[in-house]
Amino acid sequence: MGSIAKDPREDVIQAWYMDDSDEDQRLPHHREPKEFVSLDKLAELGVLSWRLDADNYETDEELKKIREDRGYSYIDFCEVCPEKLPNYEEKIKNFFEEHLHTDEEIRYAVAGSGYFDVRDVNESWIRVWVKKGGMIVLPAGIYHRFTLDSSNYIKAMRLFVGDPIWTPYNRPHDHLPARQEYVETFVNADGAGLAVNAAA
Ligand SMILES: CSCCC(=O)/C(O)=C/O
Ligand SMILES: [Fe+2]
Repeated sequence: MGSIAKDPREDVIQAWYMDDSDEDQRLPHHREPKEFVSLDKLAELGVLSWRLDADNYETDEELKKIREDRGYSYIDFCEVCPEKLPNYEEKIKNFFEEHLHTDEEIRYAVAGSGYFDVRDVNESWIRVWVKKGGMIVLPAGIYHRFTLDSSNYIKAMRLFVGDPIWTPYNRPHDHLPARQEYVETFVNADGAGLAVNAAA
């Protein structure tokens, strides 16, 4: 009897539709019954994902190739915990405000885990749980937010093409070219939904 091979990325990245509860943002917020979202479905929103070897990121040839292919010349690390992140409380609050960036947001969890929430084409929230070894790209112009999960810790590599611009534009910023391009490409376009993850 044949079996369908499991996507190895799903060991470190899972996604699901969120409920509407105002409970603690660090809880999973699954719907009842749970509604999982495949990583291919995420790719249709422009959200790309990889599973990488987080214990060897310094020598990882797969990461090197992704950086070369996509032009990610810049890296640094963002450790989200009170001891390591200056102005922790303010940053945590800001990360969870719905916002967009004019460039990709590229994050690779080298330790810990967290939730990147993204809006789908119908404005519903999809929660993307990124654990150690998971790397995601949020496209420029997608509305999103970030929160720690109940483990309360993530160390993320941040990557960028050239000099980094981290500016968040809190919703609404629909007039920005990056937002308009996102909507044309992934929300309104004929064939929207056909994008595929180059890494898959
Ligand atoms: C885990 S990195 C901190 C979150 C962040 O940088 C961001 O821009 C969230 O949207
Ligand atoms: Fe962001």
